[in-house]
Amino acid sequence: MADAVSRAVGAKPRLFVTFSLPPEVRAVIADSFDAHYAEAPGALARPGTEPALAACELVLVTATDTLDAAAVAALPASVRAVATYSVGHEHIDLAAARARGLAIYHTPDVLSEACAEVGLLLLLGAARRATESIALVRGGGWQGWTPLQLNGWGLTGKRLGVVGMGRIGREIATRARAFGMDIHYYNRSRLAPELEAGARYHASAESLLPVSQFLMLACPATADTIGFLNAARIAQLPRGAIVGNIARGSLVVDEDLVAALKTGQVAAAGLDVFNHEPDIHPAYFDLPNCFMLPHVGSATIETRVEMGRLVIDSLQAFLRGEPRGNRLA
Ligand SMILES: NC(=O)c1ccc[n+]([C@@H]2O[C@H](COP(=O)([O-])OP(=O)(O)OC[C@H]3O[C@@H](n4cnc5c(N)ncnc54)[C@H](O)[C@@H]3O)[C@@H](O)[C@H]2O)c1
Ligand SMILES: O=C(O)[C@H](O)COP(=O)(O)O
Repeated sequence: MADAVSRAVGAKPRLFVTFSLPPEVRAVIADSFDAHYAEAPGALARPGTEPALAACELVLVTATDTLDAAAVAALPASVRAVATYSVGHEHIDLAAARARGLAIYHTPDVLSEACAEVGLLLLLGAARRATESIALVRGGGWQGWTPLQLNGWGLTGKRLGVVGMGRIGREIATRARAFGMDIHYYNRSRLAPELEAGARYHASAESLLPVSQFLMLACPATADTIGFLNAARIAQLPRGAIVGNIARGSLVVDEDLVAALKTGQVAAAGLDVFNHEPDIHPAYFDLPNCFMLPHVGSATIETRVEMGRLVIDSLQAFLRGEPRGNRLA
């Protein structure tokens, strides 16, 4: 374990923050920490950052900061704990962090409901042709109501297949049930009956996909799931399926989804996350049946404040030497 930076008695612990935070969170941070805000993407790797970082024992990052093995190794010896303002942690090499004795925290649970709301927004926006509707109204081309105008597909009575029935997947299932959907899921392992809440478990993606009139991706990006939604799996969906991705862009092979949106194998897609954000695959922009949001799953004021509270609590617990459930390494 690296030595802590020396701290005068009574001095606040020093925290390096790579991004801007809501004012409510900044205020709470100011009560307990002496914070340095870099407020720019890629701050950890930027030349000139080193002196400020080397003065800190705690670091707060987001999912847009890469902490792979090389970046972990490059952290100044002063840094003892990192909290990520995200639940997803594929940007952090946990094994490298453990090997270096670096504590890592993330923000589970507090964002599940906000993300589930966006999950339903993705399904509704795709199924009810929101991209075309918004363009029609805003473009001034709307000529008034007709029976044939922009008819989409209802959620009621349809089967929803959830890939990854974790915290967010279960909140999506709860809301989709309220829309009259029949929930099926594929997960690494079967849930306990009380968590399943009547959803039907499938032991493989190959079993889930053929019944999924709607499909929601809600699992983490891992070596097993990157590229999950490829041409072969899309072909297993019922023709005209509707696909949502609330999880990570890397779960989808963009060229394959674009091809399926063109042929109608996938009738519509709702995407909150993308490969290579913010550089979205250009073909999506030509597809009126693609409903896109700019990674806003957890973007409510309440949730962002709660995420802030959780990272602060976590770092304070670290300093007190207390165990916490949201510690990853
Ligand atoms: N769009 C957004 O703004 C946003 C916000 C928060 C989280 N996310 C993403 O959502 C993901 C899920 O978050 P969560 O809190 O629900 O996580 P979670 O760990 O509670 O749930 C993930 C579920 O996926 C399952 N899973 C993992 N690997 C699998 C595999 N190979 N096959 C099938 N199932 C698998 C796990 O068993 C678990 O039940 C995060 O990892 C993150 O990438 C996106
Ligand atoms: O929406 C968010 O807050 C960002 O994606 C942070 O990462 P997450 O998606 O894992 O929470």
